[in-house]
Amino acid sequence: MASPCTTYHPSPGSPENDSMILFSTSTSCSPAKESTITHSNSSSFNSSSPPRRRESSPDKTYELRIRNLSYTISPNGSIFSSLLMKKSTKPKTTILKSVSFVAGCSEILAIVGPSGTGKSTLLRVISGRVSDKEFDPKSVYLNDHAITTPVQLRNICGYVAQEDNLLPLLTVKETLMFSAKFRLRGMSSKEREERVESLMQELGLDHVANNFVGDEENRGISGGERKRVSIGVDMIHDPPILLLDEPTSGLDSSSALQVIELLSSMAKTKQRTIVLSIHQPSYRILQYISNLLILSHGSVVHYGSLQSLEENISRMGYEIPIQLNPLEFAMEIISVLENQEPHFKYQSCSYLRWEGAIIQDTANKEVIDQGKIGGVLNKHCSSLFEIAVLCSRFWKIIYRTKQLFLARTMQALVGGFGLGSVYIKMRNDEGAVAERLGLFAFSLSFLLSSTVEALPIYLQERRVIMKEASRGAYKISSYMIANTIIFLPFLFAVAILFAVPVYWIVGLNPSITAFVFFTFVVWVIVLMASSLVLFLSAISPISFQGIH
Ligand SMILES: Nc1ncnc2c1ncn2[C@@H]1O[C@H](COP(=O)(O)OP(=O)(O)OP(=O)(O)O)[C@@H](O)[C@H]1O
Repeated sequence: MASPCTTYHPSPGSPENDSMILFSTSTSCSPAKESTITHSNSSSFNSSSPPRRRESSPDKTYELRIRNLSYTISPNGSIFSSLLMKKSTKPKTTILKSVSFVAGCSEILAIVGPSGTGKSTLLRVISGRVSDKEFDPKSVYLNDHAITTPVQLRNICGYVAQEDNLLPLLTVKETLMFSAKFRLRGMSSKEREERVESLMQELGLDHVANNFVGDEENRGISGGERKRVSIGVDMIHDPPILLLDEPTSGLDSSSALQVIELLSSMAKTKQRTIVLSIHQPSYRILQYISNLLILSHGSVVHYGSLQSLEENISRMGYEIPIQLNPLEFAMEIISVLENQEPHFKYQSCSYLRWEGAIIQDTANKEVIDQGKIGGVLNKHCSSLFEIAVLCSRFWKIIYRTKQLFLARTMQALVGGFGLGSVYIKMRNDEGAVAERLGLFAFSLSFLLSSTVEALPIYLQERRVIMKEASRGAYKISSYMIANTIIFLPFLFAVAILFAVPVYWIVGLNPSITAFVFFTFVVWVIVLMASSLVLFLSAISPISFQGIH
């Protein structure tokens, strides 16, 4: 077989010179590379041959190629300097330096490296979770089609973040059903139900379908099951590329192995392209990994199979201790080298070949541009649908936190009777003006303070909302409208429960119109306070979530 594996020699002065591979030789291709390239569409590596479509599942298999991807962040200035439009004086930090790799379909590519090396950042960039300004349009290719905007990547890639970000008061099935409602809008409810059932089966979740997801406070499903639900939420629309940030973190070894086995079987049976980051995988987990991308300080030090890593370590004259696997040993070498010489020079070499014109595959371009994944068209769904689904989800959550809402209504009643009895049968002369002002001041502070209790709920939901909104499940405005629709009648009930005892015990103006106006003002105050709490939870830093 003529090897399609070719050596890439960067031209002097080109950014590719920074792409450094520690565990490789300068001229030979690793077996892993060969297999990766053989597996991929060979036309993509040969500019002289005409573009060919894949024979199997042409619209559903994607090869993700990253070419010389660098990512630099500018440090945020203070709020005041942004308000004054002052530029930050702190230097920019380059987190990723000329990272290149290929992730083929039916394979798992694992990104490994010491903590803080840029694994999560790399996944965030290739999943399109960066702004247009931060995205390099010449660094990401899908089946030879250059991706020019992050939104194209968001359409095509499923991204499972490190944190689970699930609503604890929904069951496993409800969580997946809501995700299906947001993301499979072209389907009938029966089709969605079938999709959720088959996904639960695939993820091994059918036995816990009706169990609550839970969290640290309310025990629900196990950590491994929760991780599988997170994967299911982001796989509901069957994306051809799945990116996972540390899917095994916090899991015991058997749950971690189960998750990787599951991903491997998904990659193989559905020809999915899977890229994940992982910390210290065991030997058994490594068996399911097709290729490893080892990063150090944001640069690639190895890209290839475990076998090629082992060979390259031996070639460098090291002997792998019997108790360590090649990856563990490689990590030890990296850490020793990093400590000895922080800017140690890697052997400059990359065996990826990127020469030749980028072949424009018009069929793929259409799929990428329009986000047509698995026949799903998100665009045609109205905001009304989003609002309706969000209302029903809100209602479920409120219903399940009924103790809190019951406490709120009791508080309004007790507050109303309490204040009423303090100011009972108030006089109607000039001398009672100060008393009336006192009553209104107390009422106002009571109504404002009682709403703050909802803050922990909003804070808990915020991560979920931000995640869902960032992947385009719904618009933030739909969330706000749904929230208001559900809260309006509830807050109206609170207003009546407070206004009735206060108004009539105190003996304010006995006309019905005046009473209706008073109730209306109370309702507006609690609404305003509730909106303020929502606003506070939206702008508060994430660390503030520790309050509950
Ligand atoms: N928005 C940001 N502002 C400042 N520094 C950042 C930002 N994003 C990432 N970094 C820095 O970039 C480096 C890489 O971060 P990243 O989270 O990608 O590392 P990681 O390899 O995933 O680490 P870990 O394995 O511990 O999760 C870290 O030093 C981190 O502090």
